[in-house]
Amino acid sequence: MAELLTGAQMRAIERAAIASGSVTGLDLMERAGAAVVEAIFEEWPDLASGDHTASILCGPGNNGGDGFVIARHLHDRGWTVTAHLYGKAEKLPTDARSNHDLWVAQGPCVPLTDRSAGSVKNMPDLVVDAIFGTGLTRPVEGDAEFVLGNLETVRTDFGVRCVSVDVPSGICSDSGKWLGCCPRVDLTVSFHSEKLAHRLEDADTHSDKVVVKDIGLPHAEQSDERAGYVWMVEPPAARALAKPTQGQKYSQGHALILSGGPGRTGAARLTARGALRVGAGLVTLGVPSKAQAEVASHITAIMQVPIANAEALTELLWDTRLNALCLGPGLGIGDQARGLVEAALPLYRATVLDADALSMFHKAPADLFELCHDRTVLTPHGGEFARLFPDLAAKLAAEPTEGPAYSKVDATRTAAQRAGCTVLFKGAATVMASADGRCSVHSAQYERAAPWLATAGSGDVLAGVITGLLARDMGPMQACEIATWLHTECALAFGPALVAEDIPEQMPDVFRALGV
Ligand SMILES: NC(=O)C1=CN([C@@H]2O[C@H](COP(=O)(O)OP(=O)(O)OC[C@H]3O[C@@H](n4cnc5c(N)ncnc54)[C@H](OP(=O)(O)O)[C@@H]3O)[C@@H](O)[C@H]2O)[C@@H](O)CC1
Ligand SMILES: [K+]
Repeated sequence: MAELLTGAQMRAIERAAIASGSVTGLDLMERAGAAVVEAIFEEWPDLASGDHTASILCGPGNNGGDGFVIARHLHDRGWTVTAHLYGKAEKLPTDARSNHDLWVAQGPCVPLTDRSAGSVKNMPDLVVDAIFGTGLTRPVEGDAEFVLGNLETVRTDFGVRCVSVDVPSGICSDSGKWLGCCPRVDLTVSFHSEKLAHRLEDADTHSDKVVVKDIGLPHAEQSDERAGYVWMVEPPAARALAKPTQGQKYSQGHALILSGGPGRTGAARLTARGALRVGAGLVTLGVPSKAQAEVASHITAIMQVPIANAEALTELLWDTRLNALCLGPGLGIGDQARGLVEAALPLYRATVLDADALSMFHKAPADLFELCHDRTVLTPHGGEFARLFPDLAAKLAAEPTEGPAYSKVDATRTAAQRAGCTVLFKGAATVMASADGRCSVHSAQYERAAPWLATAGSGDVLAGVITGLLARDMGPMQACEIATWLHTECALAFGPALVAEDIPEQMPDVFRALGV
């Protein structure tokens, strides 16, 4: 999987490469600037020939230094370029200063003002935002805020192409939060690896597209170098999902999904269908007696057993072939439901807790954390997360005043440590973390945006897909990573007008496309 870096991690990689003597900071800046120009021409081939005009907005740090390299390279291609500097040339860091000086020997550099992106009568073909990158430490103000806030108008009303260097300026590279302004550009060109900001929060509303360019820095190979990294969920390998040719149904596990009472069984049935479609050998619904007729009229391959109360559940789980559990969808939040959760967790099965099984602990989340273990997965959406971890949710919702700002990754990692289990925090960017610090992000953004997944029952299916993969003996993090990818992929494969029932039914096509 590819890593998603923080600004500090990126700086550490850069420092290590420079210290090794293999490259200088100036080399890296030259490569970065050249890479942005290359990406611009790849994105808009019509700009690759002919003479065009560009405004390059350069900030007070090395992001601005990249901007001066870009100015020089475009000028060398015959463009008419103006650099606009936010800050004082004397205060630029050494490499940025060198590139500033190279540029002013070739073309104009004027102070950045509110008109820097262009005047109504004099719009350039291209605006490059190189004001702030990974070094943004506080909210953007003044002329920089004004210009950046106006980029959307410059794009949409005047058709000017807008490109950000590394991250759209004003976006905190570690959290994706905006600090003082909310730029919108066509393209962001980043270096070496994506930064967390390219995936967290509403990343795809700030930039329509992100391109990562290699600048010759080494990627971490040793596991100790990779510790602390956040990983981006990628398509699963077919072999992870294939069933052994000699296997029988019991070799693929037996998932038990607990259902709510009459009139509330739909959620658990969706969960069960998700578990079955993803390949659990057997799936059984545990159903209160009064709801059995209702459930029986809806199921075929899925089985059901009566579960009247916690004692009945404990007794049933003497059968150790029932190796993965899911509690929560439609379960209710009363004492009876809570008794089931309290009975299930000490039996140390792989257990997904979703929906009601999370909300029922809102008054005393610590009671839940006491019971959780390393085979437990909590799958909160934003509201459920706030019920279980109100302090973390408040910190996450607070408007940031400095960078790096508190991120969804920070919140999920702390939540996983506190609960002592895997936490999957849902959203367009779903963040999952285990108590030992492993963390990954699944991004349903940009070309994988799946707005139709915001539909009743969609989360129930996701819980079922995770449970099915746990039944198939995957560890909690792998099950979460693969399930989130499959869930989104099913929605994309189905397309518009998706309802929750469609998600599991799309699984065969998605498996086939993966080569399973
Ligand atoms: N790492 C790598 O491998 C490579 C990095 N490269 C490039 O370097 C970029 C990172 O450079 P960087 O560290 O100099 O940070 P950057 O964002 O340019 O600005 C920092 C300056 O802004 C200032 N400042 C901050 N907030 C402010 C505010 N609100 N309003 C006003 N000022 C504010 C801040 O001031 P300070 O906080 O120190 O007071 C400081 O002076 C990276 O994104 C990439 O483009 C490439 O060249 C290739 C290899
Ligand atoms: K930028």
